[in-house]
Amino acid sequence: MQSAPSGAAVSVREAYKYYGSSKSPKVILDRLNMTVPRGAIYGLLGASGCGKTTLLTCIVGRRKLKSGDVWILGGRPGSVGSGVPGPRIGYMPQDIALFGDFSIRDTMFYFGKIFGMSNAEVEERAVFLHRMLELPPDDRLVINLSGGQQRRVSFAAALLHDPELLILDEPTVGVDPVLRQRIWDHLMYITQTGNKTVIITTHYIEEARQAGTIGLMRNGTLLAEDAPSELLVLYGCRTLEDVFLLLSRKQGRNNQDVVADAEDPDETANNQRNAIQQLQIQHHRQQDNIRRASLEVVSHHQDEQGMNLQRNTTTASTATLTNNADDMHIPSGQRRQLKNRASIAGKMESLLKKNILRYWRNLGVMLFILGFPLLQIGAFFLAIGHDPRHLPIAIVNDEVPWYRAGPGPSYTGGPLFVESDRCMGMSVPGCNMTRLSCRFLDTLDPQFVTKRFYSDVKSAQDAVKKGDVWGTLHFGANFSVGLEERNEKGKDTSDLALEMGELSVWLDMSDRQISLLLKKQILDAYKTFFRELLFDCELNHKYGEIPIQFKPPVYGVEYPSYTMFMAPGVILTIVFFLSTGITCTTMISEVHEGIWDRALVTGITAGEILLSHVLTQLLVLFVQSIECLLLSFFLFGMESNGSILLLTSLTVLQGFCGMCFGFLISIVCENISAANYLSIGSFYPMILLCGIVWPLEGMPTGLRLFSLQLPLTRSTDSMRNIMTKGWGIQEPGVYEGFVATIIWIVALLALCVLGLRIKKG
Ligand SMILES: Nc1ncnc2c1ncn2[C@@H]1O[C@H](COP(=O)(O)OP(=O)(O)OP(=O)(O)O)[C@@H](O)[C@H]1O
Repeated sequence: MQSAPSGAAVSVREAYKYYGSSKSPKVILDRLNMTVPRGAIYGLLGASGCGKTTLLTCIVGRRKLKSGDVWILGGRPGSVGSGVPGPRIGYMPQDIALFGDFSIRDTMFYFGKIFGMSNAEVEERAVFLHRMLELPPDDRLVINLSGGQQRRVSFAAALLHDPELLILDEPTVGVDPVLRQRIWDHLMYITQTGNKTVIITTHYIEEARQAGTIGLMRNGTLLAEDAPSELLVLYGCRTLEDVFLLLSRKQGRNNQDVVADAEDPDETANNQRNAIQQLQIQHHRQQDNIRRASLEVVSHHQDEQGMNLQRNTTTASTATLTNNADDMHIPSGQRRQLKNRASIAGKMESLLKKNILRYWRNLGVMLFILGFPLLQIGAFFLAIGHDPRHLPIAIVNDEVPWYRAGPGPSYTGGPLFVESDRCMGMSVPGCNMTRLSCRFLDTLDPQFVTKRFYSDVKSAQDAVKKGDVWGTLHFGANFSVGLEERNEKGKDTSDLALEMGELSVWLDMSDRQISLLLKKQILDAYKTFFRELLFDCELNHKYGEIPIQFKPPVYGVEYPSYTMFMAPGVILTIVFFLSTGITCTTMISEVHEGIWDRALVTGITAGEILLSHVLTQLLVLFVQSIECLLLSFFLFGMESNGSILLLTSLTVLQGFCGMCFGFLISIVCENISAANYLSIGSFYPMILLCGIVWPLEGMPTGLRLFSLQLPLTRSTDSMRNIMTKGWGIQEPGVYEGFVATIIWIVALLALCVLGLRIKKG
């Protein structure tokens, strides 16, 4: 292994990098060598897609070479003590890589705090950069700036901590020529003392003339690397563009001796003379620029210090000005301190502030985070589990004289029912065995069923078939007679009497819930009716009931509601999947916007970024869990016989598990659409398989065993046990939910680490 070359700020040796598989690699860097001298501006030029960004990201340690070496500031990127990534470099990626919801001021403080700068230092540098780069007002949000303005803010963020090495990926795109020149002036100014180095990529080849060294990149290698003046003279070209074209053609022809291959020796000599003249002119212009830049910087500095020196009265020599101007930048001794001051606390402060502001400043996100759980819980409790009301059923009662109401005797068509109850006022109280059908009908709950009276079974059945009513109840003409005989004679009742005393029911069973509820309602009504009749006849009411007695329930209530069966699973699912969605969306957008990469180059570790997200998400989770539980208990009357603390802990733990699932999704999926497919795709199986809508006991054995391993199954059961049975954590039915969730959290985090390693590899 080679050692770090001395004198170079950056050295790249035999860099080889491809994308895609090793079988069909797309080679981007092909044994590339590059040397960036300390104190130089190095202009990296090349056509779009030639691999400049890839090379820069390998230099800052964000991508790994397949083979070859990179040294940066004397160490390898990422090696202990190299300071890279960290405050020694300032990286401006090609993407804007800033938080849209931050103001310009927030952006400066975000980066400043990461680098351990004090508030005063950030303020001072921000004022200077604001002026130099003509930034919009400090309180403007980044998202509302134009592309060029955003690029300038991004540039300012890279300059803020006055790093030793600036790596700038196309900082002048979308910037007007005057400002572009000012940027170059500033770069020339900061590098003139030899303390700072700049690597800059640009599409404007001619602006790169101002660089001390340029590298012309094509097809994964550097065609040439030298001072622009040397290149122009060496290849006898008027412009760098011509040099580039010439070298590209030669590379195409795979010619060994490019210089010797010049077309016409006279023309070459002529061009060389022109090039030298142009370079002399340019040299003078650069000196002027540096002087002007120095003057501006000093003037600004003096303004800041309240020295009231007028720019036009400044007569100090350029050397003096240059020295003074350098005061604007943090001196090297102080810079060493700055490096040391970049603390974990400062980084965490920046990251947490960023995460919270990201939510706080975004009304849509806030509404989603706080409003969506309420909406979901509200929708669930209002829509699910309540008994249907006013179900129409057809009554054909041959025991009561029928006459047609409404249409009159001449009526010939239409539905044969009347709105009024023909039994009204006809049921006889006490121990009286006449018109028992009416007495029975009176016990049907009017909230549950709406009675519609028909003259005959056929028309009632037609109404059922048309979907007008849910079923037909038919009382024969001798219903009461049959029932009386059955009561009196018991086992000696004749078959005819048994048949006469029967109520015939035809139900539309197409809707399971409604038909089962109707059946239950009719049976309950009969029980009530018969119990009251026996009571009135001074007989033991038990005589009329089936000989099974349900004692008070051991757990739960006599008629448990379906809402309460589903509620635990629904609450856990809401918290779990909200957490998954928020986490993976946030992570993927940060990666896509380049924010993650940029943060890593500042020296923040992936662990710190994850920790900041975990802490923020925990806060969100806690709020959402409390919201869901409060609403369920206080507004929708959910009851719990067990510890509320246990319920809250389990809910938060499930949300945490959902967050880990979100992390995994964001690692596995390249974009938000894929992440959405995966999270929605896992939502429905989870709902269906975790015993939330239907007991696991109804599943085939194999599927049940599988379901038991899913993250929401045991925790849903555990929550039910806490709520209905009042069990504590010592009960297996409760602690298993906690243990299973914790196992899932550990497994998901392990998969995240594995996924990250695979991706990095
Ligand atoms: N993650 C990736 N996977 C596959 N191919 C990639 C990836 N990143 C970049 N590339 C490809 O590698 C090539 C070099 O890309 P790179 O961004 O380094 O070029 P560039 O010189 O910076 O281009 P530009 O000047 O347009 O920014 C391009 O063809 C690009 O499509």
